[in-house]
Amino acid sequence: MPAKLSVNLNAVAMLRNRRDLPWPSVTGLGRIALEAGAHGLTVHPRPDQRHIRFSDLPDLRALIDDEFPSCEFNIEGYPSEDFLELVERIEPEQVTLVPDDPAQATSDHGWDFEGQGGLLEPVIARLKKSGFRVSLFSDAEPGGIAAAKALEADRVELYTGPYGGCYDNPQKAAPEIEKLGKTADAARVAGLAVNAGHDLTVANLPALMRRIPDLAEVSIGHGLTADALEYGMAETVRRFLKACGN
Ligand SMILES: CC(=O)[C@@H](O)[C@H](O)COP(=O)(O)O
Ligand SMILES: NCC(=O)COP(=O)(O)O
Repeated sequence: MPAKLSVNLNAVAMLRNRRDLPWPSVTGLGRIALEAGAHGLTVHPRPDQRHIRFSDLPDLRALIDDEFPSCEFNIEGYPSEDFLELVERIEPEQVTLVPDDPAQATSDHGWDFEGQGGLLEPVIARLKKSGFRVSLFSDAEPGGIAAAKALEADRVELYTGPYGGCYDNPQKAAPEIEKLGKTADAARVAGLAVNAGHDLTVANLPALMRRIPDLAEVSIGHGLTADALEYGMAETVRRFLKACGN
């Protein structure tokens, strides 16, 4: 079963921000990705706006609404009041909550679903009242899934960084794939759909897809943008669509 591909535009925005110039266009590259068959776009507007700027979001929302109405917008971030008000203004199809400290270089861990349940429960209720699908960033830990389900999330997004970084070393990759697979198995039993993301590439996706054949969605940015510099965005999206079973 193919996984949907959501193209993360963070790295495109990082390149755009190097100069006070409007290129590369975040919306323009998003359009090329959707024209090539991507199922959606993902952004992670961090508090310091190091890459995606809050001002990018209305343009990306309008791109999907006006030109690709069957595609989805996924906004990731830590559920601060500012973030929640931003997503309530933009109204994405999916919100992916990530436990990132503003000072983090990147996302590098999932939620402590039990220890942070008091923070997450009212946030999830607020987001679902607005009609958003809620996904929670999750480590490859099957034991946390019951608590994630109890919080009434719709999905978990498996943090695939530890796997992505060692996929070319079979001894290291095999146990990481199995931890991801067992967590996905637990999520399936609990009735949670499973997304995945972080450091995924054309090379490491196939083994993940074989272990988790019902993966609902992968959101990919860094590796996809690196390939787009070599193959162009349209051809790169087609390569990643094939790698996740489309
Ligand atoms: C949640 C996750 O793993 C990534 O989507 C994250 O958005 C990457 O953030 P940076 O692009 O800022 O590294
Ligand atoms: N949720 C993962 C994502 O959106 C992109 O992660 P990466 O491919 O930039 O590592």
